[in-house]
Amino acid sequence: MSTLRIALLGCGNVGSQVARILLEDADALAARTGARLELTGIAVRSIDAPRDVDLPRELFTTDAEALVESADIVIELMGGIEPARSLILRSIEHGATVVSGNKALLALDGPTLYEKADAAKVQLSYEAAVAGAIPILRPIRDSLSGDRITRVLGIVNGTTNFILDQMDTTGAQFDDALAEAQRLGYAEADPTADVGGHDAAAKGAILASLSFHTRFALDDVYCEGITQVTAADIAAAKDAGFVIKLLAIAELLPRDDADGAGAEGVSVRVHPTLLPRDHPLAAVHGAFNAVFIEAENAGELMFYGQGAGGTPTASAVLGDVVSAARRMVLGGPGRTETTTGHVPSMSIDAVRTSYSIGLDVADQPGVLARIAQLFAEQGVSIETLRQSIHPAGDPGQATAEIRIVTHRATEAALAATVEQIQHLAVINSVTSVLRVEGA
Ligand SMILES: NC(=O)C1=CN([C@@H]2O[C@H](COP(=O)(O)OP(=O)(O)OC[C@H]3O[C@@H](n4cnc5c(N)ncnc54)[C@H](O)[C@@H]3O)[C@@H](O)[C@H]2O)C=CC1
Ligand SMILES: N[C@@H](CC=O)C(=O)O
Ligand code: NA
Repeated sequence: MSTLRIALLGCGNVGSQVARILLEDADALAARTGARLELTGIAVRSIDAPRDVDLPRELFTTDAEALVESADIVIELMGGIEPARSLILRSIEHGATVVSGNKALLALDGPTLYEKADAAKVQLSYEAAVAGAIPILRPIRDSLSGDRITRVLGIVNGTTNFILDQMDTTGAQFDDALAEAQRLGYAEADPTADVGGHDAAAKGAILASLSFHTRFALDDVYCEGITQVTAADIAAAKDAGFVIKLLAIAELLPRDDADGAGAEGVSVRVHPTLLPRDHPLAAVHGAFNAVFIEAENAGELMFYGQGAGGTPTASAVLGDVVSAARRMVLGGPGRTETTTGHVPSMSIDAVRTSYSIGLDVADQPGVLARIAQLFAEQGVSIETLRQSIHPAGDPGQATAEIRIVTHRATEAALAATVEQIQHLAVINSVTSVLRVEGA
């Protein structure tokens, strides 16, 4: 098996998790790519700086330039414009594939980087740059490339969604919520990029460029952040049935100016927006992100997941690394799936889930106690129990409908419980047994 040499630039929130996964999951990654992904070095500012992740000291170097020169794949996670830009260009010149999460750089000078990468016939990918762990750029670029996207509406900044959500749900103060977002590794090194809307604007420019097959830069994006949003605004929105979210919106609009009569243009904007509380994006809490896409043929689509944080973002970085490595190993589109593993298939009997059970019972004293006792005997724990009485004309003939939701149990335990319960004299019938997920 061949080896691909990986250089990592930056060992902060995201970089440290990428390094950890490359080392811990080396065998699985090799099986999926067809090559060993050898982490040859990590460029840092200070070798002895304290880090959250315990990594071998010998991997650290302060000589980023030398590191990229000997790499097959360079992962840039230092952020900022320079020296990230020069190091990416140097990597491309040396024929290395580049993976980056640097939306600020891509929105500012993406075209230069893409053109250099195309000219050198190397890959430059950046799924982590927009909406962290959510696979959004590849779906837009590949899966939706046969459709016509008309509108993209996204919560694409985890820090601001976290702050607004905390203010809305717990009444937290802006500064406290921001400090917590920084502590959790969501915020940029300079959090004004988050709260000022510039990070979302950079992502908006990237989303618009891929969605509308045209290069849009940061300057094309109207940008308002959340620093002017007050607790009173949030409370007033809540009273009126709305929630305030920072949205990045890119949409096709008709042009009625002299040059463009009858044609269309694209508007890209970022600003705090009131959304009705029943809109799908209103249910996106904490640092989660979601991107809502309207396309001519597909209709509405929504992509949801963790938009910030070291480990989730590392997932997107590793996805780009694996797919780039597959293409380097096999050429062309590379390996598109790996089904060479040997994970055994298991029957539903191995599953532990919750159940909702409906019972039609006689309305008599002691019925509930008898049912509860039987569940306990079978080791199935009841989470909730609701009863509604159906009165009858004759005394003693009333029935009750009982709905029980259990804690997680095995199929076997549940089947035994249902079997036993049918034999109780007070049970008229078991009216339904349904499995519960997501509770
Ligand atoms: N943290 C997150 O949730 C996400 C971050 N990103 C992007 O990923 C990149 C990295 O983000 P984080 O890890 O959060 O940032 P971070 O600030 O935690 O880490 C960056 C690291 O790079 C180092 N660095 C900076 N300049 C350097 C240089 N010249 N030489 C060597 N090391 C240098 C810094 O000392 C720091 O340790 C950024 O471009 C960010 O925008 C993208 C998606 C989510
Ligand atoms: N600071 C960013 C990190 C991910 O891009 C955010 O809060 O979303
Ligand atoms: Na992403």
